[in-house]
Amino acid sequence: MTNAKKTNKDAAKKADASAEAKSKAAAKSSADKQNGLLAGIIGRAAKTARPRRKLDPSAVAVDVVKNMPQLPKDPTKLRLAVLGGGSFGTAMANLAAKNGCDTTLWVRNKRTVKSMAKLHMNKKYLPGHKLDERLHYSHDLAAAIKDKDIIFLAVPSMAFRQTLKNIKPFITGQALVSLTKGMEKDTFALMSDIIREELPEVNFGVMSGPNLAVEIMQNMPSATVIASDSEPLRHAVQAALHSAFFRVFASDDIRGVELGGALKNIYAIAMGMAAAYDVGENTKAMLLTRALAEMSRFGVETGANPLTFLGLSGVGDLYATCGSELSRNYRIGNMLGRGMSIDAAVKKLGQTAEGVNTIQQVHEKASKDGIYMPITHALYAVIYEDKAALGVALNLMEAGFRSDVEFVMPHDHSNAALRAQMQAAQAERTDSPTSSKASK
Ligand SMILES: NC(=O)C1=CN([C@@H]2O[C@H](COP(=O)(O)OP(=O)(O)OC[C@H]3O[C@@H](n4cnc5c(N)ncnc54)[C@H](O)[C@@H]3O)[C@@H](O)[C@H]2O)C=CC1
Ligand SMILES: O=C(CO)COP(=O)(O)O
Repeated sequence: MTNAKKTNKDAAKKADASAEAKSKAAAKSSADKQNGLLAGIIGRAAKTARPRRKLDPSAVAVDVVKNMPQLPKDPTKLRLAVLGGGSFGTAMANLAAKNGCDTTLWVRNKRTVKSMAKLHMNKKYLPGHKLDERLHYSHDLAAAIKDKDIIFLAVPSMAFRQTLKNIKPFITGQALVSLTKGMEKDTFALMSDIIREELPEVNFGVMSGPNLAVEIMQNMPSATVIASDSEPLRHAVQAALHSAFFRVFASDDIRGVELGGALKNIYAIAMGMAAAYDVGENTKAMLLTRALAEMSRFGVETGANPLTFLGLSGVGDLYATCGSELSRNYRIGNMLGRGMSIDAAVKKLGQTAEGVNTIQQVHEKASKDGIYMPITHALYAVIYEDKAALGVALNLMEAGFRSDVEFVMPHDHSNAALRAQMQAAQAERTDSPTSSKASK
Protein backbone atom coordinates (compact mmCIF):
# COMPACT_ATOMS: atom_id res chain seq x y z
CA MET A 1 0.00 0.00 0.00
CA THR A 2 1.37 3.45 -0.87
CA ASN A 3 1.78 6.05 1.87
CA ALA A 4 -0.92 8.23 0.27
CA LYS A 5 -3.40 5.33 0.18
CA LYS A 6 -2.62 4.47 3.83
CA THR A 7 -3.12 8.10 4.91
CA ASN A 8 -6.48 8.19 3.05
CA LYS A 9 -7.59 4.94 4.69
CA ASP A 10 -6.60 6.25 8.17
CA ALA A 11 -8.46 9.49 7.52
CA ALA A 12 -11.56 7.54 6.40
CA LYS A 13 -11.35 5.35 9.53
CA LYS A 14 -11.06 8.47 11.72
CA ALA A 15 -14.02 10.06 9.94
CA ASP A 16 -16.09 6.85 10.44
CA ALA A 17 -15.15 6.72 14.11
CA SER A 18 -16.03 10.37 14.58
CA ALA A 19 -19.36 9.93 12.71
CA GLU A 20 -20.14 6.88 14.88
CA ALA A 21 -19.27 8.81 18.05
CA LYS A 22 -21.46 11.72 16.89
CA SER A 23 -24.35 9.42 16.05
CA LYS A 24 -23.98 7.65 19.44
CA ALA A 25 -23.95 11.03 21.19
CA ALA A 26 -27.02 12.14 19.21
CA ALA A 27 -28.83 8.88 20.02
CA LYS A 28 -27.91 9.27 23.71
CA SER A 29 -29.08 12.86 23.75
CA SER A 30 -32.34 11.87 22.04
CA ALA A 31 -32.84 9.00 24.51
CA ASP A 32 -32.03 11.37 27.39
CA LYS A 33 -34.55 13.86 26.03
CA GLN A 34 -37.22 11.17 25.73
CA ASN A 35 -36.47 9.85 29.21
CA GLY A 36 -36.60 13.40 30.51
CA LEU A 37 -39.95 13.94 28.80
CA LEU A 38 -41.34 10.72 30.22
CA ALA A 39 -40.00 11.55 33.66
CA GLY A 40 -41.70 14.95 33.35
CA ILE A 41 -45.04 13.39 32.41
CA ILE A 42 -44.83 10.85 35.20
CA GLY A 43 -43.77 13.56 37.64
CA ARG A 44 -46.71 15.76 36.64
CA ALA A 45 -49.05 12.79 36.86
CA ALA A 46 -47.76 11.99 40.33
CA LYS A 47 -48.30 15.60 41.38
CA THR A 48 -51.79 15.90 39.93
CA ALA A 49 -53.08 12.47 40.97
CA ARG A 50 -54.47 12.37 44.46
CA PRO A 51 -52.37 10.32 46.85
CA ARG A 52 -53.65 6.76 46.67
CA ARG A 53 -55.56 5.53 49.63
CA LYS A 54 -53.79 2.56 51.14
CA LEU A 55 -55.72 0.23 53.35
CA ASP A 56 -55.33 1.36 56.93
CA PRO A 57 -54.57 -1.86 58.83
CA SER A 58 -55.94 -0.48 62.07
CA ALA A 59 -59.29 0.20 60.38
CA VAL A 60 -59.53 -3.28 58.97
CA ALA A 61 -61.19 -5.95 61.03
CA VAL A 62 -58.69 -8.73 61.66
CA ASP A 63 -61.03 -11.51 60.63
CA VAL A 64 -61.62 -9.77 57.30
CA VAL A 65 -58.01 -9.48 56.20
CA LYS A 66 -56.70 -12.65 57.71
CA ASN A 67 -57.85 -14.74 54.76
CA MET A 68 -56.27 -12.61 52.10
CA PRO A 69 -52.59 -13.58 52.28
CA GLN A 70 -53.72 -17.18 52.45
CA LEU A 71 -55.76 -17.10 49.28
CA PRO A 72 -54.86 -20.26 47.42
CA LYS A 73 -52.73 -19.58 44.34
CA ASP A 74 -54.08 -22.75 42.77
CA PRO A 75 -57.27 -21.64 40.97
CA THR A 76 -58.90 -25.00 41.49
CA LYS A 77 -58.94 -24.25 45.21
CA LEU A 78 -60.50 -20.79 44.88
CA ARG A 79 -64.15 -20.44 45.89
CA LEU A 80 -65.96 -17.68 44.05
CA ALA A 81 -69.38 -16.08 43.84
CA VAL A 82 -70.47 -13.90 40.93
CA LEU A 83 -73.49 -11.69 41.63
CA GLY A 84 -75.57 -10.73 38.61
CA GLY A 85 -76.70 -13.09 35.88
CA GLY A 86 -76.53 -10.68 32.93
CA SER A 87 -74.14 -11.14 30.05
CA PHE A 88 -70.94 -10.11 31.81
CA GLY A 89 -71.52 -11.83 35.15
CA THR A 90 -72.35 -15.04 33.30
CA ALA A 91 -69.27 -14.77 31.05
CA MET A 92 -66.92 -14.23 34.02
CA ALA A 93 -68.49 -16.98 36.12
CA ASN A 94 -68.12 -19.33 33.17
CA LEU A 95 -64.42 -18.45 32.76
CA ALA A 96 -63.74 -19.15 36.43
CA ALA A 97 -65.66 -22.45 36.35
CA LYS A 98 -63.75 -23.50 33.23
CA ASN A 99 -60.54 -22.82 35.17
CA GLY A 100 -61.70 -25.24 37.83
CA CYS A 101 -62.68 -22.69 40.50
CA ASP A 102 -65.62 -23.61 42.68
CA THR A 103 -67.95 -20.93 41.28
CA THR A 104 -71.54 -19.97 42.05
CA LEU A 105 -73.46 -17.52 39.87
CA TRP A 106 -76.12 -15.71 41.88
CA VAL A 107 -79.17 -14.63 39.92
CA ARG A 108 -82.10 -12.94 41.66
CA ASN A 109 -84.76 -14.74 39.66
CA LYS A 110 -85.53 -18.30 40.79
CA ARG A 111 -86.92 -19.35 37.42
CA THR A 112 -83.80 -18.15 35.62
CA VAL A 113 -81.66 -20.17 38.05
CA LYS A 114 -83.67 -23.29 37.27
CA SER A 115 -83.43 -22.74 33.54
CA MET A 116 -79.67 -22.10 33.66
CA ALA A 117 -78.99 -25.15 35.79
CA LYS A 118 -81.05 -27.32 33.44
CA LEU A 119 -79.83 -25.98 30.08
CA HIS A 120 -76.32 -24.79 31.04
CA MET A 121 -77.15 -21.64 29.15
CA ASN A 122 -78.19 -18.05 29.84
CA LYS A 123 -81.03 -17.95 27.34
CA LYS A 124 -81.86 -14.29 27.80
CA TYR A 125 -78.42 -12.65 27.73
CA LEU A 126 -76.13 -15.15 26.01
CA PRO A 127 -78.38 -17.37 23.93
CA GLY A 128 -76.63 -20.22 22.11
CA HIS A 129 -73.53 -20.16 24.34
CA LYS A 130 -73.01 -23.34 26.34
CA LEU A 131 -71.81 -22.80 29.93
CA ASP A 132 -69.35 -25.01 31.79
CA GLU A 133 -71.22 -27.81 33.53
CA ARG A 134 -69.28 -27.26 36.76
CA LEU A 135 -70.81 -23.79 37.23
CA HIS A 136 -73.30 -23.66 40.15
CA TYR A 137 -76.35 -21.36 40.25
CA SER A 138 -78.25 -19.91 43.18
CA HIS A 139 -80.90 -17.31 43.91
CA ASP A 140 -80.12 -17.49 47.64
CA LEU A 141 -77.69 -14.63 48.29
CA ALA A 142 -76.49 -15.80 51.72
CA ALA A 143 -75.82 -19.33 50.47
CA ALA A 144 -74.13 -18.09 47.31
CA ILE A 145 -71.50 -16.03 49.14
CA LYS A 146 -70.99 -18.28 52.19
CA ASP A 147 -67.37 -19.47 52.60
CA LYS A 148 -66.25 -17.85 49.37
CA ASP A 149 -62.82 -16.25 48.88
CA ILE A 150 -63.92 -13.60 46.39
CA ILE A 151 -67.29 -12.12 45.47
CA PHE A 152 -67.47 -10.55 41.99
CA LEU A 153 -70.22 -7.96 41.54
CA ALA A 154 -71.69 -7.74 38.04
CA VAL A 155 -74.95 -5.92 38.70
CA PRO A 156 -75.72 -2.59 36.99
CA SER A 157 -74.48 0.51 38.83
CA MET A 158 -78.02 1.47 39.86
CA ALA A 159 -78.28 -1.80 41.85
CA PHE A 160 -74.74 -1.81 43.24
CA ARG A 161 -75.26 -0.06 46.60
CA GLN A 162 -78.35 -2.07 47.45
CA THR A 163 -76.54 -5.30 46.56
CA LEU A 164 -73.74 -4.38 49.00
CA LYS A 165 -76.29 -3.62 51.70
CA ASN A 166 -77.88 -7.02 51.02
CA ILE A 167 -74.60 -8.96 51.35
CA LYS A 168 -73.28 -6.98 54.33
CA PRO A 169 -74.77 -9.31 57.00
CA PHE A 170 -73.10 -12.32 55.36
CA ILE A 171 -69.59 -10.90 54.89
CA THR A 172 -67.13 -12.96 56.92
CA GLY A 173 -63.80 -12.33 55.18
CA GLN A 174 -64.56 -12.49 51.48
CA ALA A 175 -62.87 -9.98 49.20
CA LEU A 176 -64.97 -8.00 46.68
CA VAL A 177 -64.26 -7.29 43.02
CA SER A 178 -66.46 -4.87 41.09
CA LEU A 179 -67.04 -5.63 37.41
CA THR A 180 -69.52 -2.78 37.05
CA LYS A 181 -68.67 0.06 34.66
CA GLY A 182 -70.73 3.00 35.73
CA MET A 183 -71.47 5.73 38.24
CA GLU A 184 -74.19 5.93 40.83
CA LYS A 185 -77.11 8.08 39.81
CA ASP A 186 -77.06 11.57 41.35
CA THR A 187 -74.00 11.03 43.57
CA PHE A 188 -71.16 10.67 41.06
CA ALA A 189 -69.92 7.78 43.21
CA LEU A 190 -67.86 5.11 41.49
CA MET A 191 -68.30 1.51 42.63
CA SER A 192 -65.08 1.66 44.70
CA ASP A 193 -66.49 4.72 46.54
CA ILE A 194 -69.66 2.80 47.30
CA ILE A 195 -67.68 -0.20 48.58
CA ARG A 196 -65.62 2.07 50.84
CA GLU A 197 -68.81 3.66 52.16
CA GLU A 198 -70.86 0.50 52.67
CA LEU A 199 -68.17 -2.05 53.59
CA PRO A 200 -65.12 -0.04 54.67
CA GLU A 201 -63.41 -3.03 56.25
CA VAL A 202 -63.49 -5.23 53.17
CA ASN A 203 -60.55 -5.88 50.88
CA PHE A 204 -61.55 -5.04 47.32
CA GLY A 205 -60.57 -4.50 43.71
CA VAL A 206 -62.14 -3.37 40.45
CA MET A 207 -61.81 -5.13 37.12
CA SER A 208 -62.23 -3.42 33.75
CA GLY A 209 -61.04 -3.76 30.17
CA PRO A 210 -62.12 -4.35 26.58
CA ASN A 211 -64.39 -7.25 27.44
CA LEU A 212 -67.39 -7.66 25.17
CA ALA A 213 -69.12 -10.61 26.82
CA VAL A 214 -70.12 -12.38 23.62
CA GLU A 215 -66.55 -12.39 22.28
CA ILE A 216 -65.30 -13.87 25.55
CA MET A 217 -67.90 -16.64 25.26
CA GLN A 218 -66.63 -17.28 21.74
CA ASN A 219 -63.09 -17.77 23.09
CA MET A 220 -61.77 -14.78 21.16
CA PRO A 221 -58.48 -13.79 22.83
CA SER A 222 -59.16 -10.93 25.25
CA ALA A 223 -57.54 -9.19 28.20
CA THR A 224 -58.58 -7.18 31.22
CA VAL A 225 -57.15 -5.33 34.23
CA ILE A 226 -57.59 -6.06 37.92
CA ALA A 227 -56.83 -3.01 40.05
CA SER A 228 -56.43 -3.31 43.79
CA ASP A 229 -54.21 -2.14 46.62
CA SER A 230 -53.98 -5.76 47.68
CA GLU A 231 -51.37 -7.81 45.88
CA PRO A 232 -52.78 -11.17 47.07
CA LEU A 233 -56.19 -10.19 45.71
CA ARG A 234 -54.71 -9.15 42.35
CA HIS A 235 -52.91 -12.49 42.12
CA ALA A 236 -55.98 -14.45 43.14
CA VAL A 237 -58.09 -12.77 40.44
CA GLN A 238 -55.38 -13.41 37.87
CA ALA A 239 -55.24 -17.06 38.91
CA ALA A 240 -59.02 -17.42 38.86
CA LEU A 241 -59.69 -15.96 35.43
CA HIS A 242 -56.49 -16.27 33.41
CA SER A 243 -56.67 -18.77 30.56
CA ALA A 244 -55.33 -19.41 27.07
CA PHE A 245 -57.97 -16.97 25.78
CA PHE A 246 -58.15 -14.44 28.58
CA ARG A 247 -55.23 -12.51 30.11
CA VAL A 248 -55.57 -10.58 33.34
CA PHE A 249 -53.16 -7.66 33.82
CA ALA A 250 -52.66 -5.91 37.16
CA SER A 251 -52.74 -2.30 38.32
CA ASP A 252 -52.92 -0.41 41.59
CA ASP A 253 -54.65 2.66 40.10
CA ILE A 254 -58.19 1.76 41.16
CA ARG A 255 -59.63 5.14 40.22
CA GLY A 256 -58.00 5.19 36.77
CA VAL A 257 -59.06 1.66 35.83
CA GLU A 258 -62.58 2.23 37.04
CA LEU A 259 -62.93 5.62 35.34
CA GLY A 260 -61.71 4.18 32.03
CA GLY A 261 -64.53 1.62 32.09
CA ALA A 262 -67.16 4.16 33.08
CA LEU A 263 -66.17 7.07 30.83
CA LYS A 264 -65.66 5.12 27.61
CA ASN A 265 -69.41 4.39 27.58
CA ILE A 266 -70.06 8.09 26.92
CA TYR A 267 -67.87 8.04 23.83
CA ALA A 268 -69.26 4.70 22.63
CA ILE A 269 -72.64 6.47 22.45
CA ALA A 270 -71.02 9.36 20.54
CA MET A 271 -69.33 6.95 18.12
CA GLY A 272 -72.53 5.00 17.55
CA MET A 273 -74.22 8.27 16.73
CA ALA A 274 -71.38 9.35 14.44
CA ALA A 275 -71.63 6.01 12.61
CA ALA A 276 -75.32 6.68 11.99
CA TYR A 277 -74.27 9.91 10.28
CA ASP A 278 -71.81 7.93 8.15
CA VAL A 279 -68.79 10.01 9.12
CA GLY A 280 -65.34 9.32 7.65
CA GLU A 281 -62.39 7.53 9.24
CA ASN A 282 -60.61 10.84 9.98
CA THR A 283 -63.63 12.01 11.94
CA LYS A 284 -63.83 8.75 13.88
CA ALA A 285 -60.11 8.92 14.67
CA MET A 286 -60.45 12.53 15.84
CA LEU A 287 -63.43 11.70 18.04
CA LEU A 288 -61.72 8.68 19.56
CA THR A 289 -58.49 10.52 20.29
CA ARG A 290 -60.13 13.62 21.71
CA ALA A 291 -62.31 11.28 23.80
CA LEU A 292 -59.14 9.82 25.25
CA ALA A 293 -57.90 13.34 25.98
CA GLU A 294 -61.17 14.11 27.82
CA MET A 295 -61.02 10.86 29.76
CA SER A 296 -57.48 11.39 30.99
CA ARG A 297 -58.16 15.06 31.80
CA PHE A 298 -61.20 14.09 33.84
CA GLY A 299 -59.19 11.28 35.41
CA VAL A 300 -56.43 13.60 36.59
CA GLU A 301 -58.97 16.02 38.07
CA THR A 302 -60.65 13.22 40.00
CA GLY A 303 -57.63 11.38 41.34
CA ALA A 304 -56.49 8.97 38.61
CA ASN A 305 -53.09 8.57 36.99
CA PRO A 306 -53.40 9.71 33.34
CA LEU A 307 -50.99 7.00 32.20
CA THR A 308 -53.58 4.39 33.17
CA PHE A 309 -55.72 5.62 30.27
CA LEU A 310 -53.05 4.35 27.89
CA GLY A 311 -53.72 0.81 29.13
CA LEU A 312 -56.37 -1.82 28.43
CA SER A 313 -58.96 -0.24 30.70
CA GLY A 314 -58.54 3.12 28.94
CA VAL A 315 -57.67 3.19 25.28
CA GLY A 316 -58.25 -0.59 25.03
CA ASP A 317 -61.86 -0.45 26.16
CA LEU A 318 -62.46 2.79 24.28
CA TYR A 319 -61.35 1.13 21.05
CA ALA A 320 -63.44 -2.03 21.63
CA THR A 321 -66.67 -0.28 22.51
CA CYS A 322 -66.41 2.65 20.10
CA GLY A 323 -66.22 0.40 17.06
CA SER A 324 -68.50 -2.52 17.81
CA GLU A 325 -72.20 -3.13 17.49
CA LEU A 326 -71.77 -5.66 20.30
CA SER A 327 -71.51 -2.66 22.61
CA ARG A 328 -74.92 -1.71 23.97
CA ASN A 329 -73.78 1.89 24.43
CA TYR A 330 -72.69 2.08 20.80
CA ARG A 331 -76.08 0.68 19.77
CA ILE A 332 -77.89 3.31 21.87
CA GLY A 333 -75.89 6.04 20.09
CA ASN A 334 -76.67 4.53 16.72
CA MET A 335 -80.40 4.47 17.45
CA LEU A 336 -80.23 8.11 18.62
CA GLY A 337 -78.39 9.04 15.41
CA ARG A 338 -81.21 7.44 13.44
CA GLY A 339 -83.70 9.73 15.09
CA MET A 340 -84.99 7.65 18.01
CA SER A 341 -85.59 9.32 21.39
CA ILE A 342 -83.39 8.26 24.31
CA ASP A 343 -86.33 6.61 26.09
CA ALA A 344 -87.30 4.62 23.00
CA ALA A 345 -83.68 3.55 22.41
CA VAL A 346 -83.21 2.37 26.02
CA LYS A 347 -86.50 0.47 25.84
CA LYS A 348 -85.57 -1.19 22.56
CA LEU A 349 -82.13 -2.23 23.88
CA GLY A 350 -83.63 -3.96 26.95
CA GLN A 351 -80.18 -4.37 28.55
CA THR A 352 -77.81 -2.25 30.60
CA ALA A 353 -76.24 0.76 28.84
CA GLU A 354 -74.39 2.54 31.64
CA GLY A 355 -73.39 5.48 29.42
CA VAL A 356 -76.91 6.92 29.45
CA ASN A 357 -76.57 7.77 33.15
CA THR A 358 -72.81 8.38 33.03
CA ILE A 359 -73.24 11.25 30.53
CA GLN A 360 -75.50 13.06 32.99
CA GLN A 361 -73.21 12.45 35.97
CA VAL A 362 -70.06 13.55 34.14
CA HIS A 363 -71.77 16.54 32.50
CA GLU A 364 -72.87 17.78 35.93
CA LYS A 365 -69.58 17.07 37.69
CA ALA A 366 -67.51 18.65 34.91
CA SER A 367 -69.76 21.74 34.79
CA LYS A 368 -69.59 22.13 38.57
CA ASP A 369 -65.82 21.63 38.82
CA GLY A 370 -64.92 23.48 35.60
CA ILE A 371 -63.39 20.46 33.85
CA TYR A 372 -63.18 20.97 30.09
CA MET A 373 -65.25 18.10 28.57
CA PRO A 374 -66.60 19.41 25.24
CA ILE A 375 -67.65 16.05 23.76
CA THR A 376 -69.57 15.07 26.88
CA HIS A 377 -71.31 18.46 27.06
CA ALA A 378 -72.14 18.28 23.34
CA LEU A 379 -73.62 14.81 23.70
CA TYR A 380 -75.61 15.93 26.72
CA ALA A 381 -76.98 18.88 24.72
CA VAL A 382 -78.09 16.55 21.89
CA ILE A 383 -79.62 13.88 24.11
CA TYR A 384 -81.09 15.86 26.98
CA GLU A 385 -81.55 19.38 25.61
CA ASP A 386 -82.81 18.38 22.19
CA LYS A 387 -80.12 20.30 20.30
CA ALA A 388 -79.48 19.43 16.65
CA ALA A 389 -76.58 16.97 16.42
CA LEU A 390 -75.00 18.50 13.32
CA GLY A 391 -74.92 22.03 14.74
CA VAL A 392 -73.48 20.77 18.02
CA ALA A 393 -70.82 18.76 16.17
CA LEU A 394 -69.82 21.77 14.07
CA ASN A 395 -69.60 23.92 17.19
CA LEU A 396 -67.10 21.42 18.56
CA MET A 397 -64.84 22.17 15.59
CA GLU A 398 -64.71 25.83 16.62
CA ALA A 399 -63.39 25.18 20.09
CA GLY A 400 -60.27 27.32 19.63
CA PHE A 401 -56.62 26.47 19.67
CA ARG A 402 -55.72 23.59 21.89
CA SER A 403 -52.59 21.54 22.36
CA ASP A 404 -52.71 17.90 21.23
CA VAL A 405 -51.55 16.11 24.39
CA GLU A 406 -51.92 18.49 27.29
CA PHE A 407 -49.57 16.49 29.53
CA VAL A 408 -46.81 17.19 26.99
CA MET A 409 -47.72 20.83 26.27
CA PRO A 410 -50.30 22.34 28.60
CA HIS A 411 -53.30 24.03 26.97
CA ASP A 412 -52.81 27.45 28.49
CA HIS A 413 -49.41 27.75 26.97
CA SER A 414 -50.53 26.57 23.53
CA ASN A 415 -53.62 28.75 23.58
CA ALA A 416 -51.78 31.84 24.70
CA ALA A 417 -48.86 31.33 22.33
CA LEU A 418 -51.07 30.55 19.34
CA ARG A 419 -53.39 33.45 20.04
CA ALA A 420 -50.44 35.83 20.36
CA GLN A 421 -48.99 34.58 17.05
CA MET A 422 -52.33 34.91 15.29
CA GLN A 423 -52.87 38.40 16.68
CA ALA A 424 -49.36 39.46 15.66
CA ALA A 425 -49.87 38.07 12.16
CA GLN A 426 -53.24 39.79 11.94
CA ALA A 427 -51.76 43.11 13.11
CA GLU A 428 -48.95 42.76 10.58
CA ARG A 429 -51.42 42.17 7.77
CA THR A 430 -53.52 45.19 8.69
CA ASP A 431 -50.48 47.46 9.10
CA SER A 432 -48.67 46.51 5.89
CA PRO A 433 -49.27 48.75 2.81
CA THR A 434 -49.60 45.68 0.55
CA SER A 435 -52.36 44.30 2.67
CA SER A 436 -54.35 47.54 2.57
CA LYS A 437 -53.82 47.63 -1.21
CA ALA A 438 -54.99 44.10 -1.52
CA SER A 439 -58.03 44.83 0.53
CA LYS A 440 -59.08 47.75 -1.64
N1 LIG B 1 -71.70 -7.01 28.91
C1 LIG B 1 -70.45 -6.68 28.80
O1 LIG B 1 -69.80 -6.95 27.76
C2 LIG B 1 -69.76 -6.02 29.94
C3 LIG B 1 -70.47 -5.42 30.96
N2 LIG B 1 -69.83 -4.82 31.98
C4 LIG B 1 -70.53 -4.16 33.06
O2 LIG B 1 -71.14 -5.11 33.92
C5 LIG B 1 -72.32 -4.57 34.52
C6 LIG B 1 -73.44 -5.54 34.27
O3 LIG B 1 -73.60 -5.58 32.87
P1 LIG B 1 -74.23 -6.78 32.07
O4 LIG B 1 -74.04 -8.08 32.73
O5 LIG B 1 -73.73 -6.67 30.72
O6 LIG B 1 -75.75 -6.31 32.12
P2 LIG B 1 -77.03 -7.00 31.58
O7 LIG B 1 -77.97 -5.95 31.17
O8 LIG B 1 -76.67 -8.06 30.60
O9 LIG B 1 -77.59 -7.74 32.87
C7 LIG B 1 -77.80 -7.09 34.09
C8 LIG B 1 -78.12 -8.16 35.10
O10 LIG B 1 -78.26 -7.55 36.38
C9 LIG B 1 -79.47 -8.00 36.94
N3 LIG B 1 -79.99 -6.97 37.82
C10 LIG B 1 -80.54 -5.79 37.51
N4 LIG B 1 -80.91 -5.15 38.61
C11 LIG B 1 -80.61 -5.95 39.65
C12 LIG B 1 -80.76 -5.86 41.05
N5 LIG B 1 -81.36 -4.81 41.60
N6 LIG B 1 -80.30 -6.86 41.79
C13 LIG B 1 -79.73 -7.93 41.24
N7 LIG B 1 -79.56 -8.10 39.93
C14 LIG B 1 -80.00 -7.11 39.15
C15 LIG B 1 -80.39 -8.25 35.76
O11 LIG B 1 -81.43 -9.13 36.12
C16 LIG B 1 -79.43 -8.89 34.79
O12 LIG B 1 -79.28 -10.24 35.08
C17 LIG B 1 -72.52 -3.20 33.85
O13 LIG B 1 -72.04 -2.19 34.69
C18 LIG B 1 -71.68 -3.27 32.60
O14 LIG B 1 -71.20 -2.02 32.18
C19 LIG B 1 -68.49 -4.87 32.04
C20 LIG B 1 -67.75 -5.45 31.05
C21 LIG B 1 -68.34 -6.03 29.91
O1 LIG C 1 -67.84 -2.63 28.59
C1 LIG C 1 -68.04 -3.35 27.65
C2 LIG C 1 -66.96 -3.97 26.89
O2 LIG C 1 -65.73 -3.72 27.42
C3 LIG C 1 -69.41 -3.58 27.21
O3 LIG C 1 -69.86 -2.44 26.63
P1 LIG C 1 -71.42 -2.12 26.60
O4 LIG C 1 -71.85 -2.00 28.01
O5 LIG C 1 -71.51 -0.87 25.80
O6 LIG C 1 -72.06 -3.29 25.91
